[in-house]
Amino acid sequence: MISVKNISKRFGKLQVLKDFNLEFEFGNSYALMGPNGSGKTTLIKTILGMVIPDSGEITVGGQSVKGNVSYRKKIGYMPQIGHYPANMKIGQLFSMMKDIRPEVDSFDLELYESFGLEEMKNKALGTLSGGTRQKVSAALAFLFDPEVLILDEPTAGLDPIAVEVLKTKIKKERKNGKLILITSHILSDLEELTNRAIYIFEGEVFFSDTIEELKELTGESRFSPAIAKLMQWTLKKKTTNPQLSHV
Ligand SMILES: Nc1ncnc2c1ncn2[C@@H]1O[C@H](COP(=O)(O)OP(=O)(O)OP(=O)(O)O)[C@@H](O)[C@H]1O
Repeated sequence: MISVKNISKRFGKLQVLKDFNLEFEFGNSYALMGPNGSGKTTLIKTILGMVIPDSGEITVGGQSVKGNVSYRKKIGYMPQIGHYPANMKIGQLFSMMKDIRPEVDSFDLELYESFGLEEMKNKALGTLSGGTRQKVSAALAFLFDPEVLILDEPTAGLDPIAVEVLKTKIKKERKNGKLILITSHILSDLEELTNRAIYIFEGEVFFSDTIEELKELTGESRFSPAIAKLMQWTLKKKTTNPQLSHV
């Protein structure tokens, strides 16, 4: 389980995260939503230890992440934009990653193979198309069969076949009991892949509960209109709505 307790983060004058409290449990898949610049990636990066919060505490499996890097082995991360050494070849990157974790003896190469990366192993990373780079990022996130998967805009830039391959893999891993956190602006993907919704707005957690609860609260039977209603509420600044007391 990942626990985010009273996390705040400011960049200069901009308060990006205000006193965030969230719990992420295994076997669940979380849709992390909010407008551009609302702090989704910043939240992810604080969980990964790539951004240090100003206050609060994050624990992974009960252990504080502060001053502890070993917990990151439990997490597979697919960044919004992967940056790789331009002259390195795809095959070399995967060999290097495997060498970094000599204690791991079985790797999950399902995406590597389904995406045809083996056939492209001699291509330099600097020459890849945006979609192929995304495939590399996805295959790396799943490589060590991590307990937790954090996927930042995972389907962006992928062709329709690759999108289906990745979605099938995400669903399979959730069934295997993994904890999955996905940010995306593609609501149909989130509806298909997740069972819990987190909506953040202007640095605050506006909603965090099951998708069923979201539908009930908004009076909408479908996911997209339910999210649209949440967005309308945020725009009217209805953050004090008593119905949202569980936020
Ligand atoms: N290292 C940084 N230094 C200064 N400001 C930053 C930094 N990282 C993020 N920000 C700012 O924090 C805010 C939140 O950014 P973040 O990337 O977390 O948003 P997001 O919700 O992921 O957006 P998007 O939907 O566009 O991906 C933005 O205003 C961004 O410019």
